[in-house]
Amino acid sequence: MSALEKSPREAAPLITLGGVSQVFDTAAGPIRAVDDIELSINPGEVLCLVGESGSGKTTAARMAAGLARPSSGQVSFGGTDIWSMKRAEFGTFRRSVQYVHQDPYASLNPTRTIQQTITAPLLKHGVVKSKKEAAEKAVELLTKVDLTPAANYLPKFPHQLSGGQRQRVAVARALTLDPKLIIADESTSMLDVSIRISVLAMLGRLRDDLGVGFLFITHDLAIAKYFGWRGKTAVMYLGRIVEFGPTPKIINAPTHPYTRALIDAIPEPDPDLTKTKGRESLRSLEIPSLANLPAGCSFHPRCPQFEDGLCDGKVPQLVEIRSGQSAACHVVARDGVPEVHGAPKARSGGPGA
Ligand SMILES: Nc1ncnc2c1ncn2[C@@H]1O[C@H](COP(=O)(O)OP(=O)(O)OP(=O)(O)O)[C@@H](O)[C@H]1O
Repeated sequence: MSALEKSPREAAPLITLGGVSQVFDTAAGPIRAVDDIELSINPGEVLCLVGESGSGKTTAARMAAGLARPSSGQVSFGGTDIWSMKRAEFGTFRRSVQYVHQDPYASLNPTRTIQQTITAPLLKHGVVKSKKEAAEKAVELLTKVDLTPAANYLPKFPHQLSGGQRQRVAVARALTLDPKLIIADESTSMLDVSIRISVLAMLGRLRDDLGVGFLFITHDLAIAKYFGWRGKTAVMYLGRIVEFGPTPKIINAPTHPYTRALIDAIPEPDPDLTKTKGRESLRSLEIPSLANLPAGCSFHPRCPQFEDGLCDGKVPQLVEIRSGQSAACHVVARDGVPEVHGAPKARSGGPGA
């Protein structure tokens, strides 16, 4: 069984990305923004996708949402390839998977009031039977995202709201069609810290109360820790998944040198994260271009564990390093994790758990 396969007793995945790649033609030549990734999200599960800017998180998420077609590989919803679905089935899939963008200002129609923004999908898809019922449902949804009293917000336009309030409206709109999965793409990264925390807390409540699954995209492992503690985390680097596992293991006992470097880079004095810090310096801070990737492991020019002839040969595949935790690293697969990052530390919960 490969590292990412589920045992038969686990729930059938809601969404699966099977060997999915996305190639873009650019002025510098073709680039593989996402290269052969395997991911699955079970109903009600939180999967955090973490990596630096340009690692392919948004491209992967757009494919998971059916907003972009993979160059190769398969995206399945409930076991069916979404690109072989009939129109009606594809419509059901699109309603079940809602995307919340980083910048709600760009995704909310500036000419529509909040009431129009929320009621339009309700009426269009027949979730409600009348405008009156739609207005009642809009109040209910705004209340769910803590925009209260809702009546104050309904007549407003997006430009009359703060960034945090706009993001809450975007989440309320995502909830209109009772989704099974919300893809939150850096949804809090443009917000001030205190507002970010309150929006994250609201999303956490929805996660717990509604049982909706999340594909949660962030460049910040500290946020993945907060939001996805009871879920899983996949770490991406230059289009590939380099580490995957339960979030507490990724945070407390990272195995891939890149994950450890990400943890080292977190400026916050988080005691859990600090405990895991590797005190290894990268050989280079420069991220290679996707148009001209180094041979073998694309992290090798930066990796403190680089071995000549091993790391610059073949591309490493994800293999299980510890139970449920896999990494794509030749050295770790051969030698295990260096002493300083040894055994997982005992922990029972995280701040977002
Ligand atoms: N439509 C496109 N055409 C050409 N290149 C693209 C396109 N979309 C994304 N890319 C490139 O693909 C790579 C991955 O981009 P992507 O947005 O998926 O990364 P990301 O990890 O989400 O980064 P960020 O956090 O900055 O959005 C980048 O090099 C980006 O420039």
